[in-house]
Amino acid sequence: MSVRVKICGITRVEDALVAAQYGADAIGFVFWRQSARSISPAQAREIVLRLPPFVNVVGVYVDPSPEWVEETSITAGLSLLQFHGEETPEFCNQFKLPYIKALRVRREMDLLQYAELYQNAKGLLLDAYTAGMPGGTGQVFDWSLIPTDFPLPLVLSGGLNSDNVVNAIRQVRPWAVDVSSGVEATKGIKDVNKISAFMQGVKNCEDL
Ligand SMILES: O=C(O)c1ccccc1NCC(=O)[C@H](O)[C@H](O)COP(=O)(O)O
Repeated sequence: MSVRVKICGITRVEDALVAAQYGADAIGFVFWRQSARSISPAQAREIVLRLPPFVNVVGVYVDPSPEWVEETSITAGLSLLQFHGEETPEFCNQFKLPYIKALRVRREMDLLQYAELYQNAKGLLLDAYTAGMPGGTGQVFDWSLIPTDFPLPLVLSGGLNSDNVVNAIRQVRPWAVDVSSGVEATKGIKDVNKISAFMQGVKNCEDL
């Protein structure tokens, strides 16, 4: 089965079009103002208007206000929400749009307990833990900490790139992979060759 791909931290229309052209299933916009990849709802809308059909558009948040989630989702025309902060299940469940919950994996965490807690999520995104940085760090975590037979669709992220994505898929067998730093020239600016190599790596896993 093919592994889905989300390319996160899109800030430019040309990068969104390259992501779509190489077969990404989703692009992500970071609606967290402290991020170097932050984008305004109006800029995101301009990009979405230029996208071909059948590419999911995901809004990425860190402890947002409900009003910010509503405003960004409507303006940008999002299909999915992705929460990277300390949002509770009750907070995440209040919106009409489905969500995925991002968790920054640490050895002492019981990931199965989190899966139970966020059972209404469309999936859990597992990312690396770096103190004070809620996401997009380019750091890899120890994939052996992920339980086998994970009960929710698992989105693997954290420091993925064209060199490690095949091993990541072989070892973890995720539903999807999520990449930002690994396909960038600089923060927020994607690199077409890195996107192409990453997508090829994922395609090479189709028969695994
Ligand atoms: O990209 C950011 O700056 C960011 C900031 C705060 C929360 C989430 C953020 N990004 C989310 C992602 O890009 C991915 O879901 C994930 O963290 C993978 O990032 P990377 O390790 O850079 O591939």
